[in-house]
This record gives sequence, structure tokens and C-alpha cells, in this order.
Amino acid sequence: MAVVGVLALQGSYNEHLAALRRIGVRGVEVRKPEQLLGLDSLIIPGGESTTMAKLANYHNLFPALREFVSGGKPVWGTCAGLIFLANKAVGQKTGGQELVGGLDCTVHRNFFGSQLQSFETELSVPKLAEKEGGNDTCRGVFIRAPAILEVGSDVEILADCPVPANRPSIVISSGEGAEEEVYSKDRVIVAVRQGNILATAFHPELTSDSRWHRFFLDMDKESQAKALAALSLSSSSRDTEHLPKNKPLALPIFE
Ligand SMILES: NC(=O)CC[C@H](N)C(=O)O
Repeated sequence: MAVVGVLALQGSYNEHLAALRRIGVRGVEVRKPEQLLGLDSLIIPGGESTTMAKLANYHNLFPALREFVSGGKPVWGTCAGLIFLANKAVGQKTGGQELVGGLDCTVHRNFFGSQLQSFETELSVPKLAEKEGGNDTCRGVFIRAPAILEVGSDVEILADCPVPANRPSIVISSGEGAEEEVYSKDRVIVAVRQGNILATAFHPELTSDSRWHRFFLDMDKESQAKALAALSLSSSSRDTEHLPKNKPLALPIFE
């Protein structure tokens, strides 16, 4: 059975572990780089990304997390976890924060405002429903939530949502001296997939809908099937290349 790691430095990791338990999957807490070895996939939970980044730094986790992401095993970031996985974050605290990266997008750290502007809404999720069944919508719990402002061409959008009408305008500045730009679209992206990376700005682990966890586990099954296919392809070509052509293979017989 797949071993799912949950980064357990801070935030809603217990809720993810409970959500995994509900669908019969064992999750393991990850706090040290060596605990990433042997995992099949990893969840980076929501919480507070600046604090989480400080703790990750303290435990020297960033290089191992980057290696895990680039190694191709499934990784899912929810909320602060999404910020961790983004290649670029805006709206950070002064001095910025270290990111794991890998997901080709720009994320705004507190797009929907402060804790007081936290909200719940129904999101349209046809791709989730197509894969995991159920309704075409899911409950989105947004807590001091980030949003994705831009994505690269390899990123598949799984859900977006309207920008709240009362939201003050967002100014995006891409570093010192760079020109500032006002975010003017009326919708923002809140769930995406790019290959082995899944990211949601909201918290599926706080609802009883298990479909996002199942979707993530299916990504794991897909990647295991791919790895197996690659292995059998390379070993079958290795096994036969030294054999004389047209000679029947002596197959072992199991009784
Ligand atoms: N619920 C969350 O994970 C909030 C994330 C928060 N906006 C941050 O900067 O980390």
C-alpha cells in the first residue's frame, strides 16, 4: 500500500492524516529530510507559510523537498503548501520567504484578505467529478487563502472562483524597481495540476468529501504504473539484446 507522507511542521497536518485514514490510507508525519526517503507521495498542508518556511529551514528540509518534487513522485500542496510549491509568490512579508518551487505559477499569498475574510463557497470541479465521481461541485474552505494569479502552459486548471466584489485592488510588483501592475481579472485560479504536482488554495481536508484525497492517490497509482512500465520496458530490452535472433526463449515453468 502507498505510503503518503504529510509534512508535519505546522498547520493542518493532523486533518490530512485523518482524511487519509477515512479512506483507509496510512499517512506518516514528516519532520526531517531522511523521513522523505521511502515515501510514495507527499502532502504539504495549510498553515502559515512564513512560519512553515522557517521551520523547514531549521530542519534543513528545503533541498530534500526540492529533490522530492523534481523526482516526480506526487506532491500536493494545500493553501500554505500551494505557496511552498509555487515558483513565484507575491504579497510576501518583508524579506520574502524561501519556496520549494516546481509549480509554474505566480501565487498571491493572502489574496482573499485576512483571517476575517475567510469564507466557504461551492466550486465548480468538473475534472474532479469526471475522475472521482459525485457532483460537479465541491465545498471550498478558504482560510486566509492564497490564489493563483498566473500559470504556465503545462499547468492544468482544475478550479477557479470569482474575485470577491469587495476585494481591495491587488498590486503586483515583481521585485525592487520593477513596474507595478494591478490585478484586473474577475476570476482567480484555486486548484491546479502540473504533472506530479497538485495544488489547492482551499482545504479539502476540512470537509468530509474525500475526492481530492482520492484524486491525489490516483496520481500516485498513475506514477507507479508509469515507473513499472518504464522498468519492464528497459529490462525486457536488456534481457533480449544479447540473445541470438529467432531462438525461442527458455521460459521458466512455475508449477
Ligand atoms: N490557510 C493557509 O494555509 C493560509 C496560508 C497563508 N495565507 C500563508 O501565507 O501562509
